[in-house]
Amino acid sequence: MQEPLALNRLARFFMSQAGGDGGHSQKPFIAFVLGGPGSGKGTQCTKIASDFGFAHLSAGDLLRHEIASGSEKGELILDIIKEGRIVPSEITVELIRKAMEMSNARKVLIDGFPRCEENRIAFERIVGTEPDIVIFFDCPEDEMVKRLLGRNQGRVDDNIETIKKRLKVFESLNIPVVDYYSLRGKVQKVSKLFCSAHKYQNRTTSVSFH
Ligand SMILES: Nc1ncnc2c1ncn2[C@@H]1O[C@H](COP(=O)(O)OP(=O)(O)O)[C@@H](O)[C@H]1O
Ligand SMILES: O=c1ccn([C@@H]2O[C@H](COP(=O)(O)OP(=O)(O)O)[C@@H](O)[C@H]2O)c(=O)[nH]1
Ligand SMILES: [Mg+2]
Repeated sequence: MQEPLALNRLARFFMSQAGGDGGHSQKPFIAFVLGGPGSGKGTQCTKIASDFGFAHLSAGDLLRHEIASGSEKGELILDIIKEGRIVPSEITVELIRKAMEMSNARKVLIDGFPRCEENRIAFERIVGTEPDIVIFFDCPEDEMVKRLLGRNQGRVDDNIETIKKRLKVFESLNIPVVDYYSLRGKVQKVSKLFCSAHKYQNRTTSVSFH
């Protein structure tokens, strides 16, 4: 794992790595954004997208749209999300692949995916590429629980029983994905200091990630 980056350093990293338009290659610049439930992935992705011109594709939002569509697949997804389990890779990868195609963006944030090694392998096989970087929000568990219980978005999985299951799934299945990309030198960790509500609210140095 590389040294934890402060968020303003991460901002500079983004500008230098992704360039103005994601470069000239055929393939878009891809950042996977990982972290436990409630670590702040969605919040920070919204800011990164608007500050640095990334498309923000949230795997969880894509799955919730599928539920809202009333499809048969949506019913299966709802049952899985209620239990904090992971939706079959082929469903999620297909939703992400389509969303990437539709957005046609040169720089893409994929928020909350891959959730497990099987997800990662399916993405790399079906989309045919690896991420350029992986941002990992390393947030203390008690802070994540507090935030999830206060999120107030009416989500079926923001209750203490499901939160406990999601945290277990995160530790056992998602951390191995972070470890895999760490070994490949792709992980930029945002340390728990910068995930904490206190620092977050009092930090004045960052221009973009506040
Ligand atoms: N740094 C922070 N300090 C305090 N609260 C935060 C912070 N980042 C996000 N939140 C709040 O915590 C909750 C979870 O954040 P969210 O971005 O949805 O996390 P994730 O997508 O990782 O589950 C939301 O209610 C959000 O407003
Ligand atoms: O690639 C993914 C992303 C999400 N989910 C499911 O959708 C839920 C909510 O995911 P989201 O990323 O929205 O939750 P967050 O971590 O942001 O709270 C997860 O607990 C999983 O059940 C999944 O199965 N695969
Ligand atoms: Mg989220």
